[in-house]
Amino acid sequence: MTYNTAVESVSAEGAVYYLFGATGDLARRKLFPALFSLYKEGKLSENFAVVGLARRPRTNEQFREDLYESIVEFCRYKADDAELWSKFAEHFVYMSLDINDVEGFRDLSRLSEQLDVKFNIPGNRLFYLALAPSLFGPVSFNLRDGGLLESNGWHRVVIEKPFGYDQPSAQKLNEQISQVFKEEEIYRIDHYLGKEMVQNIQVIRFANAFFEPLWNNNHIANVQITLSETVGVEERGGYYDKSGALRDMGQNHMLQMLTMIAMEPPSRLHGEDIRDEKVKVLRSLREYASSDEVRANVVRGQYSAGSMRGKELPGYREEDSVGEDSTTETYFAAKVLVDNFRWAGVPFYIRTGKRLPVKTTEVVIEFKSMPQNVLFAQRHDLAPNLLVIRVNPLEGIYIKVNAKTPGENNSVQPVAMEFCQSCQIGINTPEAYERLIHDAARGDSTYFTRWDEVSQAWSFVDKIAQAWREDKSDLKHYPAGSWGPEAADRLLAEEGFRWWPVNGQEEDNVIWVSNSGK
Ligand SMILES: NC(=O)C1=CN([C@@H]2O[C@H](COP(=O)(O)OP(=O)(O)OC[C@H]3O[C@@H](n4cnc5c(N)ncnc54)[C@H](OP(=O)(O)O)[C@@H]3O)[C@@H](O)[C@H]2O)C=CC1
Ligand SMILES: O=C1O[C@H](COP(=O)(O)O)[C@@H](O)[C@H](O)[C@H]1O
Repeated sequence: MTYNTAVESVSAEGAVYYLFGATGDLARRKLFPALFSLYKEGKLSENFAVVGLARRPRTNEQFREDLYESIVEFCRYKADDAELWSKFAEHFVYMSLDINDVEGFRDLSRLSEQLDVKFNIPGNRLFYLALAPSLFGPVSFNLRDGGLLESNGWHRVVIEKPFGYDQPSAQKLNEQISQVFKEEEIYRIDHYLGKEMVQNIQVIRFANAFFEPLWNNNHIANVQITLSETVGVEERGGYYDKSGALRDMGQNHMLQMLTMIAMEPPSRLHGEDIRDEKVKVLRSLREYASSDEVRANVVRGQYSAGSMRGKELPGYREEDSVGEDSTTETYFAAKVLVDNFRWAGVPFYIRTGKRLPVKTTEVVIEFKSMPQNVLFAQRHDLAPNLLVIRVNPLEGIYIKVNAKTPGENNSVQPVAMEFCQSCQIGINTPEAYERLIHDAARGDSTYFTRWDEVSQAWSFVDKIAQAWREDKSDLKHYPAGSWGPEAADRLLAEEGFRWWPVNGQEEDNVIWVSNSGK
């Protein structure tokens, strides 16, 4: 099988972008703003067209108004240059289409030929499926049967998550899509892979002589990955109640981040080499062998009524479109082991939840403590060294080291030295969706998930889901605004560890040295 590898040109080749789900939430909040940012930065050539597709009727003018409103509300660039705006907007057209109507796809094919001529596009087609997963198969078949894949250029399909509900359903979905598209034409989105600091993990690891030699079980005590959210399920209760935190965040974003931390250096910085290394990590995850093992290593919770910053909040079961006796988890924490030479015995603690006190994504690497025969260790309880990778909302890294307290003999003081990348004036990092759309348009699938990764991640997660189905008695309730069930603290305490504070909520005695002015 041949795969695409990184393409270095900055501006994407001319193409028609088909935005299925153009009237939906994702398009409004993420995809339209991403396209505008790419245009502003000259990363879309002038030879492009975007066709918005959904069932509800819209004129081109109405569609462009929706586009404008979305950009005003969500884009990191302002749409205040009228001339640039009108040049951008004229590339957008709307067509009302039901995914199940193959005739509509034939009309779409004819429209595409006109757009090719109008914008001088060489037949390249990028299909973005911002749709419910049940439509991924039907849309693929109708793209083929409606003649959309007969043009001369390349054809790529970008598929939103969730890719399946478990391994068998993901497999079935993949078989359907694979009847139409080759693996190298399929771009499965995991938007965390498009985040600046997730991509930076490789650079931090492989470009720094003082990290990589220590990056193993001789020196690392544990790894902690936190993806905490303050929001509840918002308007997505219908979807979320069937999914839960494990499938919504665990199977994809959390395991992908874990692979970036744990993978071996790739032989080349090519997409396939990187994905080969990531899938090896997923294959090395120790699957829980029994329901008892799941209960001992995985904690699940659901938020109940509580408050945050003085605001009263409803419990999960009171949210719209959620069952009143729902047992869906809105939180989970797990101890995960990677059974390979590098990581044997090092626990990876992962946790995610909704309605937690802060919105943050952080990775903490905790290094092993110094040997006890060192002078300072005899007299003081030395804090371990930490490397913290901040993904969101602040982007950057800090290291926590021990230093002598100035002016005092034999007194040790923790010092945190931070490089806050997002605090630097002039740095306005691209949104994840911007990078990923640009990558797909350039044919670079490095930061998209390959089928073997998706399948392997489902196998790991399915073991947990199965144990949870059999016995729901371990579901813990936590008040909205708290850090989740206490059982998650015990997961670490059993091994003498604790969750480190996230999002700068550091202990009082730490001296900060930071470019953020903290
Ligand atoms: N929203 C988010 O933050 C995120 C979403 N995702 C994923 O992205 C996908 C889209 O999510 P989201 O935008 O929130 O969903 P929405 O429910 O907001 O939008 C769904 C879109 O699909 C269209 N649609 C539904 N049925 C049909 C049909 N039969 N034919 C044509 N179009 C149809 C709807 O338009 P109409 O009703 O007019 O037909 C609408 O534009 C999902 O897979 C979701 O899991 C992933 C990560 C985050
Ligand atoms: O994929 C998803 O991610 C979001 C969180 O994304 P972030 O970029 O804001 O951290 C989450 O809210 C949503 O439930 C999930 O589907």
